[in-house]
Amino acid sequence: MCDEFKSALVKYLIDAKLYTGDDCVWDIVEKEIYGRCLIAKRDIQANEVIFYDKPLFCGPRVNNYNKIFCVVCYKILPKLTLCNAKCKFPLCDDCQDTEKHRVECELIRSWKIRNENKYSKHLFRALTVIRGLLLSNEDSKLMNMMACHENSDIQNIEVEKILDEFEALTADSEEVSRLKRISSILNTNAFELGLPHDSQPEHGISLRGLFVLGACMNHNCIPNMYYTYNDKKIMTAKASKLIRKGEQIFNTYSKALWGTQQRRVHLGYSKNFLCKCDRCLDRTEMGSYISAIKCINPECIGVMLPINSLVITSPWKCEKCNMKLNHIRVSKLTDLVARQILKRIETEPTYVINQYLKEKVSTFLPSTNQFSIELKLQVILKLKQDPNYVMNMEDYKDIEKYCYDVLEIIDRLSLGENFLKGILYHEIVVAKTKLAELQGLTLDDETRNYMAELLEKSFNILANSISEPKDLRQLMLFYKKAN
Ligand SMILES: C[S@@+](CC[C@H](N)C(=O)[O-])C[C@H]1O[C@@H](n2cnc3c(N)ncnc32)[C@H](O)[C@@H]1O
Repeated sequence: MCDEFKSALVKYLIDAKLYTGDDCVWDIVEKEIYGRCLIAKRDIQANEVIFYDKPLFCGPRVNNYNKIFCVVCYKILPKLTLCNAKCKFPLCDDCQDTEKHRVECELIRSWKIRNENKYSKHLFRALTVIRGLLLSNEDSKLMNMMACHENSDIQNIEVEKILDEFEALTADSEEVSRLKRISSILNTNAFELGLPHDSQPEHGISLRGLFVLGACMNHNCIPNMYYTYNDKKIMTAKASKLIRKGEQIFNTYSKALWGTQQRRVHLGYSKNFLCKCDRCLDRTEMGSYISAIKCINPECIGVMLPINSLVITSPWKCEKCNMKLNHIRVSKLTDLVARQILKRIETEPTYVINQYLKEKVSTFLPSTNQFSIELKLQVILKLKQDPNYVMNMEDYKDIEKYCYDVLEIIDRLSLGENFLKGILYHEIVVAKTKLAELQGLTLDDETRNYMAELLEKSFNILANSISEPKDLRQLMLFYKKAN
């Protein structure tokens, strides 16, 4: 099974011109617990490319905060325009009548659409699954060899929800059972593919794509690789640290800066396994204290952690005064904080979020806690995007400090080089440059050298990807010239 899968995958990559066989650094083997695994065929150095991959197909993800975008070019539409041929999908003027859309439009119309002039959120969300029906025989065979958990509760929701939209798509049809299997394959394997929106970066959307080679990587909460995408949706996977010959190449399926309980619940629910990696086993998460909450004893300045991080019902205990807290109270507390913070992120301008972070959050959360980190990232990435707010010196100082705070957590977690670090290195340079400008200072040689180093590190991670900051090369030139 592994050999047949590997041959089909290699052929797919050769056809896509993403594989030549010369110095291929990966292999696929079977291992107990994991199933298929991607392993290193030789030592791979940090930042070295491991592989390139392209999606068999991609399309909208459910979680796009109800943004509506053209289903062909993925541009956000200022106003909703549905397909002229009445398949109910939103299309921009340039993509109406395109060949790319025609095929899926014909398939959808063959199911006899009810309410053909009415936009359907459910149909929009199911488009990615529907695209899986349109693969060539060869690609479809490859997709069907991928891992698939058909027993999870969430697998078929997208498919169930579109059945009412059509007269000729019945629950017991062959097409519906194929759609359900595609939905399960996507849920087990798909990657999130963020697309920054050209003119309005704050409106960037995210897609999901089925990357077959990428999906061979199993999960570890301390991954040893990271990936970026280019504007053709090609994934470049690189090593985040030295990977020794024979070692597994691990991705992370959940957010690296989430705490253990959130990661394990997410993995159990969406990927059908419970992680038991070194980080999950360590209550302090390698000394990062990313899950820690402040001790509820008002007399104490300690932090609380679960007594056994692998047991969801484990009581939590203060590291300093040993006070215990039942897991239900911890869950209620964290849910409340998470909801409040998410609401603020969605509704409030970023400068207000920064005030909240500085004045309030530190009174109830340790600065290492995942929610503090999330808010810091929001400020780092979003404050400059607010058209109605002029940033001042204090803001740039905050951003610089937050970048170092997040970098410290990443280093404590031994994540090595990774995507977020590439972004943070660049943000530090921008903040330091703006601060110097506002203060009318000329930076000394040592600082300039430091800036050049940070930019080079950022470049090694983000160059030629859709996430490469627009001014990265200009800044590199500026700091190089000056040295
Ligand atoms: C994207 S696939 C990874 C490749 C898969 N092993 C295969 O055979 O094709 C994801 C699935 O691999 C398994 N898996 C990945 N990481 C794992 C881990 N750390 N522990 C146990 N199972 C894991 C789970 O079944 C998960 O749903």
